[in-house]
Amino acid sequence: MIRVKICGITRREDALAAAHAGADAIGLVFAERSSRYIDHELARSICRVLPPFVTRVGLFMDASAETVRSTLEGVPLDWLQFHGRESQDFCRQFGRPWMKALAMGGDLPDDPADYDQADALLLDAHAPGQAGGSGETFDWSRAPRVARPWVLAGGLNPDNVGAACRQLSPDAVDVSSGVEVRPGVKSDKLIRDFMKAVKHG
Ligand SMILES: O=C(O)c1ccccc1N[C@@H]1O[C@H](COP(=O)(O)O)[C@@H](O)[C@H]1O
Repeated sequence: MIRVKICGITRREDALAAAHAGADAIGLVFAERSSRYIDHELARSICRVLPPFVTRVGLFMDASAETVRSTLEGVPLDWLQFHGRESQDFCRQFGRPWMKALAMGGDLPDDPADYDQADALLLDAHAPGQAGGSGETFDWSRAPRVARPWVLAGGLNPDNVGAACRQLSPDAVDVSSGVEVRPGVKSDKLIRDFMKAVKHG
């Protein structure tokens, strides 16, 4: 079964909608330049309403180690997602499972071999050096074969995720803008449609 993460949650009701629709994980964005950025207090209050066994993923983009550590002290995160130019040594220092987003857009996609200790790799549409969460897809035929569990991201939505799953068989998919009515505000219906499309291909 392909796992699903709904990223960029900024409201408690959206966290509950994701959990009730059967999502395996939610993503909380701690990258200040994102329109989905939330502070520790809001993140804690979102975590508090989640039912047990929904994984809480914290997303960082070129944050300092001190910022990641203080977030871990303040918010009960299960996984870390690094979306910038972090090195493998940086990502592995926090004592949590972690995944690294690899930029598939642009002429020189990131190399999975640089992150051979990652608990998972996430293939996303952004170009190296640019942010994600933009709703853009990448050319799936360019997806590298990776020797780690991996997550497909980038411009997924209820209309294309079934085809993506059939074509690439990822371990998991990650969506943010494809289930939103505007940045940071999710649609209950789009979340449910997305979950159905993953399940039924
Ligand atoms: O969601 C964000 O705001 C974000 C900000 C900075 C880096 C990554 C971000 N989101 C991640 O980007 C991909 C693709 O998102 P989308 O579905 O295309 O909108 C996904 O992994 C998000 O977790």
